[in-house]
Amino acid sequence: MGRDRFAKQSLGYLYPRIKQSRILMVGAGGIGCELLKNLVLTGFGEIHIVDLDTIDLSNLNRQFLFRQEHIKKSKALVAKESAAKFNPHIKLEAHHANIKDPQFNIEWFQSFALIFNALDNLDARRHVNKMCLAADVALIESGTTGFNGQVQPIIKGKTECYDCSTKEVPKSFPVCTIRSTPSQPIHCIVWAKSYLFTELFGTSEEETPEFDHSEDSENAKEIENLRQESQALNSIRQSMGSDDLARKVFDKVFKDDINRLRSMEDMWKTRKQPNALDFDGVSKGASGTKPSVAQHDQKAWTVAENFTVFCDSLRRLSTRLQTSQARSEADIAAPVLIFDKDDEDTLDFVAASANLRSIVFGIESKSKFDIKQMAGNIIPAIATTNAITASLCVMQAFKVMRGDLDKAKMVFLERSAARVINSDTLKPPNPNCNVCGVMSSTLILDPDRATLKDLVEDILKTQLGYGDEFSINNEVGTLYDPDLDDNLSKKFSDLGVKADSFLTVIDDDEDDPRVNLSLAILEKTLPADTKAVQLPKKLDIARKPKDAPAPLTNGDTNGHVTASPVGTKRKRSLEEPESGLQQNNKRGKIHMPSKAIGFQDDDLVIADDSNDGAIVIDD
Ligand SMILES: Nc1ncnc2c1ncn2[C@@H]1O[C@H](COP(=O)(O)OP(=O)(O)OP(=O)(O)O)[C@@H](O)[C@H]1O
Ligand SMILES: [Zn+2]
Repeated sequence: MGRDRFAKQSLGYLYPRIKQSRILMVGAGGIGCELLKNLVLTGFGEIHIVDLDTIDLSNLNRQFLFRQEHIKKSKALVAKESAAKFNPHIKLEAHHANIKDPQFNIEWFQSFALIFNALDNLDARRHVNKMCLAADVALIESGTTGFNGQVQPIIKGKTECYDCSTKEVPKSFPVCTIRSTPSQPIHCIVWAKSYLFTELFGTSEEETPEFDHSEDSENAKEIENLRQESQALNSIRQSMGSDDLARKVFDKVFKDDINRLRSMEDMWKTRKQPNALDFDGVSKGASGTKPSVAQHDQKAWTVAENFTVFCDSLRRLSTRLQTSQARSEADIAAPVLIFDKDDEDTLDFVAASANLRSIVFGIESKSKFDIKQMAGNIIPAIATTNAITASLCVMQAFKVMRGDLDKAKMVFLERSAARVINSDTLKPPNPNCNVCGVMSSTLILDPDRATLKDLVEDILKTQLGYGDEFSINNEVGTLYDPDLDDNLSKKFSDLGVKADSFLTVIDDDEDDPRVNLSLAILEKTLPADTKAVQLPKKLDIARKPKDAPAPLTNGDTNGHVTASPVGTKRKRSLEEPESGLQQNNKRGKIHMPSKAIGFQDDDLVIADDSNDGAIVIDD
């Protein structure tokens, strides 16, 4: 019996197409391992896998393509090798790289019939979303958090894109709460992880997403004090490896800084004043305590135990930093340590420091186990959720490949609901989306000759009829607007505009502005007697809808998904207005052009093996 007998039976005419398809899977982690297994067993002809990471011990409980002996090896390569054994007829290609690398350009994205996202962060998801829109390739987006999962088919011009709706913003705290007035254990944990640890062992300029700077201007004086405090702490780094490092750090953060805070009387009118700790006093009390107490991770440690773990982990970390500094060559950047919940040294330090700070501020201490969960933002990843989500990805992919967009769904997996799997009709694009509510085109430019002026004058004003009020932007910032014309004579390369990057033209016409124009840069040497900047085809740019809701701003998130409540439509966040189009889209049939994915439309999937009867895939 052929290995593809059942796939043929259940997929019918789709099967030969699947067999010929070249597809891409981005991310080979929790969802990715399950998904790759499904894709290989389904019989997709050529599968490319991209993942930038290496395998960690903590991945093994659910990322079943990986084993103990694979730790530290590339996820993409090992996933390929393990999955290849399931079906030797499939061509698998692994890329141990970041999907944002320039080698993965629009042309490369265009070479796939379908793309699957199995990622864990917003930034990479947004990038793939944008590239798929530019390449006009369908994307199956997915994500899981604990028991919740979500699958979203995205087809340019037909459905919402990943950025059409706002994403949940992760918890962040005002700087002053973390640095001056903590009141909960999490404030002390964030302080230990994102401030103290980073100042001592990391790159102190690093911007941490856990800090909310929106209230900085109200507390300008205290922010300046805190800046000086950080600088002083940073200079203690010079004592790395010395015997009195623990005393120096301890005195600085648990005595001097606390005494400074205590002296700000206004701060404590409505709050409990903190109490500084004395190194010698605490040290005396801790004389009989052994560093092995760090292994007791289920109970909250005493002051003496926290002190002992603090000193011991500081010594371990400073030795590590010094060893890597000694090994690194002079001409490369100084090595740093990064907090990792699975790295005992970093976790011990953060746990003990956070608890000592809690003691100073009269806040409840936490066990190392609890701190690990809180510091690592851990929502346990559940293998079953990943497996079900990955299977839903493939089911949705079949519908997209068949052109059945009215049957394709946004699917939610949730534990609390009456039904474990709920679905929602795919919504049309949000006309105000900054990513897909735009006109897209390639912009061909000759890198040796093309200047910004060529784009502004020849293309935008002359060919496309733009008025004077518009701006040209890229990821870095604004290149041109009516008040910024210094760049006009510059070549694109001098402006840092690279091949395969994007420019966005925003029409600021007061009466009837055009939708944003997104231009993907294609560099090409053009004949000297032709224009140095060209559009590949004539563009007819639509005007912004007048009654459309206000533009959405997408907050920064970790990309985790929010599932819908029982039997209801997808949750909208408070700040997200309901799009007029969403209301119109009551199961309206959206016809999928076969062009978008390179397949023809058909309706039923019927097995062609008449001996064994037909199997119709349930919609
Ligand atoms: N820009 C990117 N390019 C390529 N791969 C990426 C990129 N960003 C994230 N990934 C990969 O996506 C995968 C997501 O998988 P998953 O959510 O299971 O995360 P994990 O790191 O394996 O697990 P955990 O975070 O729970 O320890 C990871 O393997 C990660 O390396
Ligand atoms: Zn969109």
